[in-house]
Amino acid sequence: MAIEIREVNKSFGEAAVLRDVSVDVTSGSLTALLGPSGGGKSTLLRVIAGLERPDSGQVLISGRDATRLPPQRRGVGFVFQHYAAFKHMTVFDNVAFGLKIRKRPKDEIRRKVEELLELVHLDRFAARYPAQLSGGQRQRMALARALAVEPEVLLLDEPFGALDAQVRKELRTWLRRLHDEVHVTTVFVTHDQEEAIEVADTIVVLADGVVQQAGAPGDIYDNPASPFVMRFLGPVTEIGGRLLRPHDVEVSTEPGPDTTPAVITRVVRLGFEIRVEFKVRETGEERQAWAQLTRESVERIRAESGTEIHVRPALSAATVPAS
Ligand SMILES: Nc1ncnc2c1ncn2[C@@H]1O[C@H](COP(=O)(O)OP(=O)(O)OP(=O)(O)O)[C@@H](O)[C@H]1O
Repeated sequence: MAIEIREVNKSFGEAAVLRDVSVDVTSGSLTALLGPSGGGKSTLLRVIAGLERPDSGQVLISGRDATRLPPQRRGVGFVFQHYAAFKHMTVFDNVAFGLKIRKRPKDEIRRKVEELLELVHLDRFAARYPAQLSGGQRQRMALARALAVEPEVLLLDEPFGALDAQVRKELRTWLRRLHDEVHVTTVFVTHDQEEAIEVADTIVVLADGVVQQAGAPGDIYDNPASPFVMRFLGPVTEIGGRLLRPHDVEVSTEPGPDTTPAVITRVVRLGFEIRVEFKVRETGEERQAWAQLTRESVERIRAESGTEIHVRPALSAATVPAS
C-alpha cells in the first residue's frame, strides 16, 4: 500500500515542525525517516498514523485521501520505542489481543499467533510474561502484535532505540529479513545513519522540518545533495575546499595534477582499514584532514608520522563544496 505525503505543514504554537514536506513511500517498501533529534521525524510518522492532523497538506494512503481519517480507519500498525506490553498477559495473549477484540474465531487466532511467534522467533516463549523477556524479545513481541491484525502499513518509531548496540544490530538484520518475508509497507524512524543504510530501501533525510534528500541509501551516500546530508550519512574530510569521504582521498608520495601537499601527523590502525591523519597547507592556512587507506597503500607510501605526501580527491569521488 503506497503512502503519499503532499506538502504537509505542521506547527506547534509558533514552531514550524514540518515545512512543505512531500514524501512518496512505495508500496511494499521499507523506508527510513532519518535525521537529527527534533527534526520532525516522529511528528511526520504521527501524521501518517493519524495521531496528528497537519495544518495543511494531504496524506494519501493507497491513492485515497486519508488526511481526515481517524487512526483506526487507516489500516496502520504502530510500534513505539517504549513499547507498553500488557504485563498481566502472556506473550501469546499480547499478540492475540488485536485479533480477540476483532472477535476472530478462536482457531484462527491460535493459528495466526503461532505463525507470528514463529516468524519473530518467539515460539518457545508463548507462555511467558513480558517481564520474563529480554528487551530485544519484547520488541519482537511488539512487532508480532502489530503484524497480527494484518496492517497494510507498519509504522515504527525508533523501534530499537532503547536497546544496547549489539541487540540493535541483531534486530535490524532481523527486521530486514522479516520485511523480505512479509512485504508490508514499512516506515521507521531512526537517528542512526548506519541503521537506515543497512535496513532501508529508501531513506528520507529530515532536518529542521524539511526533507533534505530522499533516495536509495547508496545514492544518498554517494551523491549527497548538501554538506549537511554528506556529514549526516557518514564520515567526511575536507580537501581543497570540498567535502569528500575519507576513503575517496588519493594519497601519493609524488605531486600530480590537482594534488595538495600534506604532512602525516598520525597513523591509526583499525584492522584492515587504516586512518591516516595529515596536515594540509592551503591558501596559507594549515588544516587537519584524514584518509582511510588500505594496508597495501599505507605500505606503498611508507606512511608514518612526518611523511610528506600529496593528496587529492579520487577521480570517482563524489564531493560537495565545504560551505
Ligand atoms: N505535541 C507537541 N507540542 C509541542 N511541540 C512538539 C510536540 N511534538 C513535538 N514537538 C516539537 O516538535 C519538534 C520536532 O519533534 P519530533 O519529535 O517530530 O522530532 P524527531 O525528529 O522525531 O526528534 P527525536 O529524534 O528527538 O524524537 C521538536 O522541537 C519538539 O519539541
